Amino acid sequence: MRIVVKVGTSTLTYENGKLNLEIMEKLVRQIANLSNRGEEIVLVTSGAIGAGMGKLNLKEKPKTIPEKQSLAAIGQGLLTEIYEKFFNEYGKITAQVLLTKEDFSDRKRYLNVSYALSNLLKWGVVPIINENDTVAVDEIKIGDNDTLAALLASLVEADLLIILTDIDGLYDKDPRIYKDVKIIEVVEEFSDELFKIAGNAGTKRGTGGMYTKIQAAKICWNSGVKMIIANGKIDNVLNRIANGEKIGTTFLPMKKPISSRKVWIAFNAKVSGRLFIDEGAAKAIIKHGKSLLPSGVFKTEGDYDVGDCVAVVDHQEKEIARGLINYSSEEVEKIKGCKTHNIEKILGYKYYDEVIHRDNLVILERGEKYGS
Ligand SMILES: Nc1ncnc2c1ncn2[C@@H]1O[C@H](COP(=O)(O)OP(=O)(O)O)[C@@H](O)[C@H]1O
Ligand SMILES: N[C@@H](CCC(=O)OP(=O)(O)O)C(=O)O
Repeated sequence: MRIVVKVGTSTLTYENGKLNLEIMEKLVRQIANLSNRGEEIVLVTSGAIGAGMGKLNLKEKPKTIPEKQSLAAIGQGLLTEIYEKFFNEYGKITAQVLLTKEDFSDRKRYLNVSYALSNLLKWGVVPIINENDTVAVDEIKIGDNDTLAALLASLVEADLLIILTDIDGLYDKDPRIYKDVKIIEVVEEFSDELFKIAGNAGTKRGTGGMYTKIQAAKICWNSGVKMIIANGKIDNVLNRIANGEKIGTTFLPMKKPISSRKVWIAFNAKVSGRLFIDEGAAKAIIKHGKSLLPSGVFKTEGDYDVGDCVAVVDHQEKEIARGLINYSSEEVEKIKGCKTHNIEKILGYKYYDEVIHRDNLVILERGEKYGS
């Protein structure tokens, strides 16, 4: 099995921000053990900013970006050093890989990351991955390691993503607000409704809370990767999950996952603009699997070129699909709402009948609203 394990700051650090060495050592021991028995493990670890805070004895996460960047630079070194020390004790070689959003959105870089990781896994090395927080700001930032871990799980075609956090799994309501909460043991069909029950981070040290874990589940569901959210403090949690024990919340993958190229379009490519489409067009692409024609587009937003990735939104501004577009934003502005046979009359040329061909279109919303 190829398993991506993600460990959050709330699990890795104490409330005072210092690293919880006991937990780190236990997790390393389990990962080394799983690697010894032949599983391929990629570790995605948070905690750089947390460890930086601990080192400087800061009680609160600073608000400014340069301060957070600096803390990540201080903490990442410490984090790597400690992981390496523990993995060395169990005879495992580690490799540090720090990534930004551009390593996923640029197709060449994406493939390069994938080649490097495959090779490290082939050599039996444990890649230890985090976002490169010191350089990743605003547009080039993924922003949370749940999403980063899911993108990686999809990139390395993992069988399983285990997200270790400070709570037993996904509850049907935010447990900090409600008392009568129940744990959800299995999610068989992913639905955007799950976002409604997901609250934000549990501690001042965490980022994104359950919301980003649901985002991760959406990527995994589409990519054919099983995902489990479990409490990192449970004894022997990784070995037990790998042995098939049911712990935490399991998100099963889609039965017919989308191709890796479409996963890249849907979740990795940079979105350069938005196309607003009417209800008829939404139904045609979602229910009938059709390409998107100019007649269904009533508004365009953003500055994009041929081949760029755009978000397709319905009349209620809900994003329902993403795709690689056949015309530039200037051209779409002119041909929106027109019949295919008029494209040439309007532009003086015609590249394609479709604005987005269905082979380059990924449906993200399969709501009942559109009959699917
Ligand atoms: N529906 C929910 N079920 C479980 N936990 C939730 C839910 N909504 C919000 N949370 C919060 O999400 C927190 C976990 O996310 P976070 O603090 O970001 O941890 P990590 O650092 O592990 O990513 C939990 O401690 C919990 O307080
Ligand atoms: N990359 C950041 C962590 C970002 C993050 O998603 O944190 P968490 O919610 O604790 O998994 C760091 O190393 O501090």
